[in-house]
Amino acid sequence: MLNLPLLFTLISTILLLYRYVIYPAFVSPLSKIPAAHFTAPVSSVWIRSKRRNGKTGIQSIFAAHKRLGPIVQLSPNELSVASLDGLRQIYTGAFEKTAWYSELANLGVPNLVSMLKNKPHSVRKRMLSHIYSRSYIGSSIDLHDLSRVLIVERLLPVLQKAAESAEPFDAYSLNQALGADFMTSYLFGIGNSTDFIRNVEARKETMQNYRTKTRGLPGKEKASRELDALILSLCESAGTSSQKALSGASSYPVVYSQLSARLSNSESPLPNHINLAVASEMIDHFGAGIESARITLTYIQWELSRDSELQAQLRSELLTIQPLLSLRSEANLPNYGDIDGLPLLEAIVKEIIRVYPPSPALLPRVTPRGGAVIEGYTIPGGIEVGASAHCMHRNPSVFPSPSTFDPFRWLDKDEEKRREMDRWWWGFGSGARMCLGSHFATYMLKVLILAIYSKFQTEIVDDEGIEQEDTFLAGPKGEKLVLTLRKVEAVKE
Ligand code: HEM
Repeated sequence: MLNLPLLFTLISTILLLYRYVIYPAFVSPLSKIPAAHFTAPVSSVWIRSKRRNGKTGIQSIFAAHKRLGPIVQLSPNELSVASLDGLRQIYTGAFEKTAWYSELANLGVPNLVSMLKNKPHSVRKRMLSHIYSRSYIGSSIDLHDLSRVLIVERLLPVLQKAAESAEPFDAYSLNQALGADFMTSYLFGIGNSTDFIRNVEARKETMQNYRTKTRGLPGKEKASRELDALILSLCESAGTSSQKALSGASSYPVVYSQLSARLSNSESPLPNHINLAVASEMIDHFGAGIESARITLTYIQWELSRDSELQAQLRSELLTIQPLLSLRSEANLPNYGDIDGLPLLEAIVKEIIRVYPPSPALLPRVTPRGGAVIEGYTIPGGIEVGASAHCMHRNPSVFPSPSTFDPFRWLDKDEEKRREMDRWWWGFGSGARMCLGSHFATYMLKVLILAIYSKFQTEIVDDEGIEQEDTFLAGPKGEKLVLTLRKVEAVKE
């Protein structure tokens, strides 16, 4: 006699086996793609184990690419790609961001980085791209003036004191302050900016909150509220005093004014008339400013402090720029066009971001409903795919000895070699979701390197834990870089 329950169990088992093992491992179009781990076609256990405790697993993903080529399967629904074809398909096509990005919204309101859908994103991006464009950054009088105040009136006296006392200081902590002060000055105007370069106690408190929030540590909610309150208060000041003058510098809140004007009449205003969407955006840019300097400037100082010859070569290039920086309060900064045109400086910034990309991990997207073809493989719709700066920047056929910091590779006489490296360099991402602040970050890093290295020599006192963390935003594990400063003989005042 037919045993119905047994038959039912048998059929169900066969169907489940087919659905979850046989189909993904042998039949699905994804089964043709090399698997980073033998379990990857049927389970996400392997990649999840690499991503425990906030890690990104990028080293294991890179190892898989080295073994298996430009496209690898990480789990039944996730692929990693490391090729120019991959970049072209994923980041200039119709692929949207994954739901993970929506966690980056602030105050419960989306901002540019957290928006998932391409349409609303492109409307918002158009509102901001002009004031972050290369030409605007290169010619903005506001940015020039606020940089003069930050460098001549705030930074150089602090550095001068450190050089005179010969006391070791934590460059990592000062760099966070520089990122915050530069960013808030551009967002809200110099008169409304933070002053963490000089006010060490306020810096420590805010950076502690920032660390607690971004690492999801206990007390995260309180830390987030305090950071939000800081930015909301700066929004309020910027809104009420958009033309304050400080030390003769323009105090125009460039980004705040632009976005407020473009978003007026839209979205629900706060009781004090600060638009939530504007505030959400400002909180994100504030964090990006801190990260740029916290990670990139720290690695630049570390590499330069390890190589006194490179430091001297860079200094001779910096000293060709006029006027030379001076501590006198009326001193001016050179034109950015001159600074931007320095080849070794450009090569150092590019090479630091190549070797120590601030966001080295996968930048995930979803294949569109109709699917896609990447590296010759057919990929169905709804699959998570991503490329990473870490893997793109470590292709040895494009970047020989890829882990070595060698700025001179960017000065190679062979133009085709340089072009090929440019195609693989992916520090700021690409396509419509490419970094909004790339020119601002480059500007800030270049003027800060000019300020520091044309006047001072840096030496390492303590660089323990300088290796990059395996986190989405990857700074030095030890969260410090202790240096000493020496004033450079040739430019004593
Ligand atoms: C060295 C410094 C920086 C690096 C290496 C960097 C890198 C990146 C990368 C790789 C992305 C793409 C993320 C993705 O596709 O998932 C991105 C996006 C973004 N970055 Fe940056 N960034 C830097 C500095 C800044 C600064 C200073 C700002 C301040 C405005 C900023 C604002 C943004 C925004 C708003 C986005 C989202 C853009 C969009 O979705 O359209 N970044 N950045």
